[in-house]
Amino acid sequence: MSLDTGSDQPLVRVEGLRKYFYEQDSYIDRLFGQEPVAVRAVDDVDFEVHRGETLGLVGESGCGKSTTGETLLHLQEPTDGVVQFEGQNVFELEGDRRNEFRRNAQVVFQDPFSSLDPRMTIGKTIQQPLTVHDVGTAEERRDRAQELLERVGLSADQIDRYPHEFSGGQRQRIGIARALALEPEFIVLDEPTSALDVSVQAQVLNLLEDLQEEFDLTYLLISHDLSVIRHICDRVAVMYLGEIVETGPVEEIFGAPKHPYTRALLESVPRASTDERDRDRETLSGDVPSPRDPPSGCRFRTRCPKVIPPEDVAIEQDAYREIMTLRELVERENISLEVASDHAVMTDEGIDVDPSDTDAFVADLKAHVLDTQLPPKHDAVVEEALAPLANGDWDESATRLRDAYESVCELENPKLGDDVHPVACHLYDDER
Ligand SMILES: Nc1ncnc2c1ncn2[C@@H]1O[C@H](COP(=O)(O)OP(=O)(O)OP(=O)(O)O)[C@@H](O)[C@H]1O
Repeated sequence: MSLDTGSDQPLVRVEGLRKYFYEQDSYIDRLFGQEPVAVRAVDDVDFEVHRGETLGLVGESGCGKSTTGETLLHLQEPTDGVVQFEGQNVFELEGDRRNEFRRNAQVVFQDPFSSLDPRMTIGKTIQQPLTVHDVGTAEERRDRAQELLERVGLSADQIDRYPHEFSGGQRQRIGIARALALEPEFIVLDEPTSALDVSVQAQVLNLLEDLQEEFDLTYLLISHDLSVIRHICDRVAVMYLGEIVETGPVEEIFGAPKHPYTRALLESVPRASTDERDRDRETLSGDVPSPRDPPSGCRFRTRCPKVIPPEDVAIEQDAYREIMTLRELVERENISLEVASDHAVMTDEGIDVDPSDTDAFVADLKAHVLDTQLPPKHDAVVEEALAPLANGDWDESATRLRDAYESVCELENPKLGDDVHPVACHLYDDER
């Protein structure tokens, strides 16, 4: 590993990258001219990859890592943004320059079983990029494939064998040999060891490290596996729901993580010692929201254990979280008022609660939707906010809850700074 943090131009610079997938769902949607819903897979992402380094892109499944890697290589059309490779905008390259980029930037995919053509000998597979780019004679290409096989730890005389004759780890070595065929400078490694047995993973990672050293390679390593990231990366970018929330040198990300999401990710790794197991944990709860309709403000706020209450509200995080969840239910009109309360009856006109029974209705509702007893002060505010639901007035109820409890975390999307270890989180607003 060689970390280049000098003032040199980065090999890859990503600015404001967006990739939305548009799905025009059903026939009915089309019939009524509904706007297609955008899946905001990558949403305004900035980062740099310096020559000779390995940048890790980490985050839970579905957060947009692969889409970032593929769009950056122009295997997918971007929705917006710029990717510069050696100072040139990748999305505007044409002719020879485009070919040169295609040679210089390669990818190794996760699944060595589906990424190799079962009908092609591994020799042909490794030579394919050379053939496409018309490099060398047939004999030279075959020689090169044999040389690469040896280099990735296989044997030159296996060149005429087929993929099914190899194990998963060996197949991934073949995939790596193919990526190396055109002597690239930059390789996107997309979960290169996720499909492999644990015992084989370290061998493949060590091979990647050796090759990096020998051929001066720069890597973008995509992985959801923190131990892989720690093993091989110089710097890390942490991704959540289409955005990068923190970047920094690997030892700082693991030793002094800042973003509550990064902390929770690290906490979710099983611990060996009891000491470590017993310490305060900020585990990840709840599902990742849909990238079709991401939360306003900070996208992590719906799962964050450190949401910032309004300045004038003194409240424990657990109680605050409970109220935030309640707000969400009210805003989405996601409570069955009739089921929630013995004192409510649904009629064609809507809900029917005897006005003298409103207090009992609110008490029933609270018991139904809250898991814990709120502190008295907040209990009173919440009761007052829920009362309009006795008339089916969702808007008024939502407004009262919002007025009392709206957080900066839902109002503003925190931006990533540009220092050595930037974080996109309102907890660090003062620091910035
Ligand atoms: N072709 C597509 N059409 C529609 N949505 C897509 C497409 N490709 C990816 N997505 C969506 O974009 C989001 C990001 O997907 P992506 O594969 O980039 O995430 P990831 O972090 O690499 O996850 P994984 O590790 O599971 O591959 C997901 O919600 C995914 O469903």
